[in-house]
Amino acid sequence: MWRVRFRERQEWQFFANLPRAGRPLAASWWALVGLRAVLPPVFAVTTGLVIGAVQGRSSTTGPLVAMGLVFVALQVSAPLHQTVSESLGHRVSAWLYDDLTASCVDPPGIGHLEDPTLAGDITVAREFDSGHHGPPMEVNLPFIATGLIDLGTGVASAVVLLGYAWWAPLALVTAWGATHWLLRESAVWKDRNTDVVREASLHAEYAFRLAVDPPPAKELRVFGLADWSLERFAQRRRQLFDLQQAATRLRERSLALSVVLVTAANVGVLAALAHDASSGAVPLGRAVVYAQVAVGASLIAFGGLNWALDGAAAPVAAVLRLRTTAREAGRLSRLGTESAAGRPSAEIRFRDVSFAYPRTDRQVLRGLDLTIPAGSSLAIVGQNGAGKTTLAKLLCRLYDPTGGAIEVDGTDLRDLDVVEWRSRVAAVFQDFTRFELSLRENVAPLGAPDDDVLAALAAAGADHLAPLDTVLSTQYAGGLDLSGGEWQRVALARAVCAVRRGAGVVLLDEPTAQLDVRGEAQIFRRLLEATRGVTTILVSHRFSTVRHVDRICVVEDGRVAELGSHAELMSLGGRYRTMFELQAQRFDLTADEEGVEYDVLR
Ligand SMILES: Nc1ncnc2c1ncn2[C@@H]1O[C@H](COP(=O)(O)OP(=O)(O)OP(=O)(O)O)[C@@H](O)[C@H]1O
Repeated sequence: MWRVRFRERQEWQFFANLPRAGRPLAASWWALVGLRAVLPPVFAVTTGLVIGAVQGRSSTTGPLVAMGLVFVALQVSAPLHQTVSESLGHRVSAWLYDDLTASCVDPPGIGHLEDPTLAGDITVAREFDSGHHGPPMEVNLPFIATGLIDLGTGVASAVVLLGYAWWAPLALVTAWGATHWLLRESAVWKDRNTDVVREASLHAEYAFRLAVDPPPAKELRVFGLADWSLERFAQRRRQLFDLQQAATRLRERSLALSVVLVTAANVGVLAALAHDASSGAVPLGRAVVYAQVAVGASLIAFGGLNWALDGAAAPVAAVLRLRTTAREAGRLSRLGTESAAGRPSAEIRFRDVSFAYPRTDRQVLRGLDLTIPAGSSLAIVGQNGAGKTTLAKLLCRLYDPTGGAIEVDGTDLRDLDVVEWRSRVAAVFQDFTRFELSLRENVAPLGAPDDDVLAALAAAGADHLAPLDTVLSTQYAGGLDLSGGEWQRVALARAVCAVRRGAGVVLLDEPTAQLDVRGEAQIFRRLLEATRGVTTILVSHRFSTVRHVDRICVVEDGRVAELGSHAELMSLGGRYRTMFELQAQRFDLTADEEGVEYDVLR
């Protein structure tokens, strides 16, 4: 039982995981801790030997040489250990980053990344590096080393003191050891894992990112938010410090009791030693050694080790904890094994699908039924928040439905191999990713022949943007940034390229929202051509594009309210027609010199 509890302690987890940063380095670090811990009492003993030799008029050469050697070892080992500690700290940070990154990317779902509690946990776990309320790992490890050396020196001194009397080290070790127990709460921030701390960390981190990341830089300046973000960052950090201080404040009673215990033990031992030395019961050389080690035993006291260890061990424990919690929150109900190759060949069917996001009560979808014939195109329209993007996420299996099922050719999507299924799907989400990579990698992140990349760029009207090797970010040498519409074309090219490489389903969530009207009409026509024969699902508020697809589905109250072709829904005279006409009132249909029709504002 106690073993389990001990292993669960964050300090144990910290030390047990140190070798992961590099076995030889961790072993050297421990060896130097041991060496530096015993050197001071050994030095005290050699001092005693020198005094004894002088007093006894025997040769002082041997004791002096020994003393010199110990002194040199003391001097050399300190800077060496500092370097080893820093380097170990860097490596520990590196594996913590690896672990944290793996915890975030390994789960097949995305629930863990959209969960507010876990988002806070991830920020707290990153404390080992961000150091918002404590030093980072490479600074903390030398502190921990010094603390351990002090503790070891204290114990070794107590062992030497056994030569004087058994009760002396017992009294000192008990008194100094009791300070750990009495003052412990002032070092350990027990309630660090609370909502308040999580929230303050999250806000501090966000305010920091607002200040340093390029995307918010425009609004920050235009809306005069620079001072606001700085103040917010400082205020949240202050709040974290205050929370830490309040939780780890020294309590007067514990402090007073520690002082009484320590004073009584030291006075007792030193007075007895002084008496024995003056009476001649203990020779001078030995008395000097015992006095030194009695003082040395004080290094056992509660101190820097406790503070540094808590600061380093808490984020390590948080990172280790996230392995489980993130895996659980990002879990899918099951990982299917059936092949997804060639699917869908007949249809995709949403059968009575319901869905609520984790930790929320609101049913975004409630008993939605929808069949999409393979190879056809379907547009999903509906008001903001109707659940259109959620449908797309479910189809990509980023979440599983909470009720009902999505079937592909009659097989539950949950039974299909998830990785294989995703390789069948190409998606451009509303908030698509702008990879800080080359244009080529943006179009084909996993690689593709240049012919495919160029053809995809041409289909998306993005073949003129830049040479394929250009990095799409001005933060890199020779890099280039694109306009919103140009980025959208690149994202569309990514989907087209995936289709050329074998994807059978294309999901386009507001794919043309940032394109100018002429570009939208042209690109959408080319896109439909490039994805002909592929099941295409388009989410859009732009009815000028929506009307070109085979069928349109209106989602309302978590269900399909209307389904049919543009002509069918117009003659139905329901929701779709109202929405279409509302938008059409504001536009005129125009054709350009190539005969491409597009809307212009009246
Ligand atoms: N990760 C999430 N956690 C909790 N609720 C969410 C999450 N994502 C979306 N929602 C909620 O689910 C509902 C549907 O969102 P969804 O993004 O699917 O709407 P949408 O129809 O695509 O809207 P829009 O037209 O504005 O893009 C909204 O009420 C939204 O607040």
